[in-house]
Parts: sequence; structure tokens; C-alpha cells
Amino acid sequence: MTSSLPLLPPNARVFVAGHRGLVGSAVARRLTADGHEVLTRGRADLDLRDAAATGAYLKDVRPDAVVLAAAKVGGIMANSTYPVQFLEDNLKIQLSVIGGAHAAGVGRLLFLGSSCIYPKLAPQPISEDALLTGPLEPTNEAYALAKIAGIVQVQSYRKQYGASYISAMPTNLYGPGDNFDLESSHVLPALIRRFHEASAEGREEVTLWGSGTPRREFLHVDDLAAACAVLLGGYDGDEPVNIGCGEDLTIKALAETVAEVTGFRGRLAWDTSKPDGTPRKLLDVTRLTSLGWKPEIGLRDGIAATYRWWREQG
Ligand SMILES: NC(=O)C1=CN([C@@H]2O[C@H](COP(=O)(O)OP(=O)(O)OC[C@H]3O[C@@H](n4cnc5c(N)ncnc54)[C@H](OP(=O)(O)O)[C@@H]3O)[C@@H](O)[C@H]2O)C=CC1
Ligand SMILES: C[C@H]1O[C@H](OP(=O)(O)OP(=O)(O)OC[C@H]2O[C@@H](n3cnc4c(=O)[nH]c(N)nc43)[C@H](O)[C@@H]2O)[C@@H](O)[C@@H](O)C1=O
Repeated sequence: MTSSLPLLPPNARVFVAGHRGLVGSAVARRLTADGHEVLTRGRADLDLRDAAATGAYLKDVRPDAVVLAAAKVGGIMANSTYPVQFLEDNLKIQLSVIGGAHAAGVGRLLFLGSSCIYPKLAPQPISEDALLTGPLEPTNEAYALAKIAGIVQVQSYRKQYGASYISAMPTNLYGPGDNFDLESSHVLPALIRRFHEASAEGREEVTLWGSGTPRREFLHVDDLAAACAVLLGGYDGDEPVNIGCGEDLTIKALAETVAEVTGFRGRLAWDTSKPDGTPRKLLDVTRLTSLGWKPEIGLRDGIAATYRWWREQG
């Protein structure tokens, strides 16, 4: 679909759903820096699972665009433990926000999915075309199916109403504003906290989950936010767009890097009773880089900056 209007007008009014989170806060920073007006609503004031309240809010403020970065999000243990909430909360949020945006006449919407939507054993690097070509990773199947439903919902609004709504599939993200709770977080913030606390307590061994052999790709959330800005202003296609840095490493290598950054000199132990998850999920980011975006924050520098940020939170 082509549009004579700019995909994101200058000084646009953009509702960032999930503005307090890792992604939402970074996207809000980037859009503000780009001269847009960021509209926000905290969960206490607007539970985005409530379709009526969400629809009323969107009709009241009538933003030029919506970034849907609100979701029930967590690492492998949280996903394995609470599939009902990961499925139902995310479906409800997507139905409320995407449906409410269209009902309010919002012209532009960016939905954030996740790399976990792809088959457990997809050929690597994973192209967007791999979607629905094989069984999902069991530890996050509920979450992945909710996200796949969001992709199809966006595509359906494009097909049926010609809506300029798009989807992006980020790889594992990290940075300021991340979740550092050891039970619900993703691996990178968990490693930062575990090593910092072990050093502070003089412990000489830290036990990590799984075997350490799975490979993961990590992108700093400020690079993610830059990609979201590029997509909002320059992409209007039916297909989702992967967002990643194009390199991956083993969890063991990641742990060694985080240990070095945090100054932990002890031993690593591996609890193989805990799940490894999918063996690898490196994204093919050709579609995005063809739009002129590239990552700028290297992993070690990004980890060091995130560690500094976390310590400053006290
Ligand atoms: N982190 C990652 O590694 C990756 C994340 N993504 C995607 O990016 C998006 C954001 O993730 P991330 O920033 O990491 O997650 P966070 O948990 O950091 O942030 C999620 C945000 O959503 C808000 N939220 C959750 N439920 C509701 C609700 N019912 N009503 C209103 N607000 C709600 C939270 O509000 P509150 O602060 O009040 O809890 C929070 O601000 C998600 O769609 C996720 O799937 C994709 C790939 C990787
Ligand atoms: C973004 C992505 O994130 C999730 O998928 P994931 O990448 O597997 O999640 P993770 O970051 O929690 O784990 C990565 C690896 O790391 C190992 N690992 C070691 N020690 C710890 C540890 O202490 N905590 C955690 N969380 N993992 C650990 C862990 O065993 C696993 O092998 C999806 O649920 C879904 O939410 C999604 O889309």
C-alpha cells in the first residue's frame, strides 16, 4: 500500500504503550529526541487489557501513531511457569490497543513481537519467511502464539481496512530499564545481578541455568529504538521486520563477558535441571538493514553501560 502522506508526520503525537518498560522507555526517549510528542499512560491509570477503557482513551487523545511496547514479558522461567498469563494478557493487550487504535482513526501503529515466534529449529539466521514453518519452542509457546496472533491482527487491519500498521520482531534486548528480578528476568540482567551480588558477598561460585551451550543474539535497546524510528518513518509492508545485530554467542561466553565487566573472578556452575530453551535464534536482518539502519552499540560496551545504570539505581 502506498501513501502520499508521510508515514510519520513531523512533530507527531505518538502514544507509547508500555512507556515505563525497557523498550517503551527507550522508544519514548528516541521519539522525543526526534521532535515528536510522546503520550503515555501508566498501568495504574489505564490497564491495557481493558478494551473499553483503552478504546475510550485512544478516542479521547487521537494520537497520530501508536507504538505497542506494552506486554507481559519475561525470561525462560517466567514463560515456562505462567503460560496462561503470557497468552491471555498479551492477547487482551493486543486486541485492546490495535483494535482501539483503528476505531479511534489512528493512522500509524508499530506492534512489537519477538524472535521467539519462529520455529525452535528454524534455519539460521532466521528469515521472516520462517514464521509458522515448524514447531515452536515449548518453554515460550504460549507467548509466541500470542505474538503471532498480533502479527496476523496487524496484517488483517492492513488487508481489510488498508491500515498503515506494521510489526517488528526484535531479538533478545537489554539496557537501561531492564527487569533485574532473578526469577522473571531475561538472562543478561540476571547475570549482571548474580555476579555483582556474588562479588559483594565474597562467593566464589555462581550457578547459572541450563548448559550454557545455547546461543543468543543481544541488541542494546537504544539500537532497537533507532530501528523503531526507521520503521515508523520508512516501512509500510505486510510482513514483519526482524530487528537484531546479526551476531550471537553462547550463554557461557556471555556469562564470561558479564563476569569480566562486573569484576567477578569466581567459578561458573551450570544447573542442567533448568531449561536451555531453543538452541539458537540468530535473526536475518537484511530487510531492516536495507532501510539504512545498523546497530551502533557493541555488546561489551552495552553491558558495561547497563551495569553502571543498574548500580546507579541503588
Ligand atoms: N526484553 C526483550 O528481550 C524483548 C522484548 N520484546 C518485546 O518488546 C515489548 C516490550 O518488552 P519489554 O520492554 O522488555 O518489557 P517490560 O516488561 O520492560 O515492559 C512492558 C511494559 O508493558 C507494561 N504493561 C504490561 N502489562 C500492562 C497492562 N495490562 N496495562 C498497561 N501496561 C502494561 C508494563 O507496565 P508496568 O511498568 O506498569 O509493569 C511495562 O511498562 C514486548 O512486546 C516484548 O514482547 C521483544 C523481544 C525481546
Ligand atoms: C526474548 C526471549 O526471551 C525468552 O527466551 P530466552 O532467550 O530463552 O530467555 P532467557 O533470556 O530467559 O534465557 C536465555 C538462556 O539463558 C540461560 N540462563 C542461564 N542462567 C540464566 C538466568 O539466571 N536467568 C535466565 N533468564 N536465563 C538464564 C537460559 O537457561 C537460556 O538457555 C523467551 O521466553 C521470550 O521471552 C523471548 O522472546
